[in-house]
Amino acid sequence: MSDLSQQQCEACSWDAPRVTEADIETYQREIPEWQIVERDGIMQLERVFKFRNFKQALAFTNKVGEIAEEAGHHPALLTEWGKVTVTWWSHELKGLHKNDFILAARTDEVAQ
Ligand SMILES: C[C@H](O)[C@H](O)[C@H]1CNC2=NC(N)=NC(=O)C2=N1
Repeated sequence: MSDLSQQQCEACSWDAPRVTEADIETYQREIPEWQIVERDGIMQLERVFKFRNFKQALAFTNKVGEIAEEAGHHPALLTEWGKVTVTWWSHELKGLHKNDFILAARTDEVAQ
């Protein structure tokens, strides 16, 4: 279980601190399978999870939904036959917050 996944999410508002380059370097060591992508100028964390079929992909999707609801912080989820694309970013911040890295680490745990 990673340190990152055990940390508490903070209340995130439009003026919360974005992660720095140094933060990203540190956090990414714990979630090496996640890519940082930029869409419409917004930095996001993304990973594709593979499954044997749609039923397993959907079950995983629901588990991620549960951790999102518990944290009050939600990803974009694309659920397809055999794969789920999970994308985390902070909407109000229009960028990446530490919460996104914490929840990406928790997402890895529910995939196991
Ligand atoms: C009102 C509600 O709590 C807010 O809209 C929350 C919901 N979930 C959220 N999820 C993410 N990823 N970013 C947010 O800014 C966000 N805000």
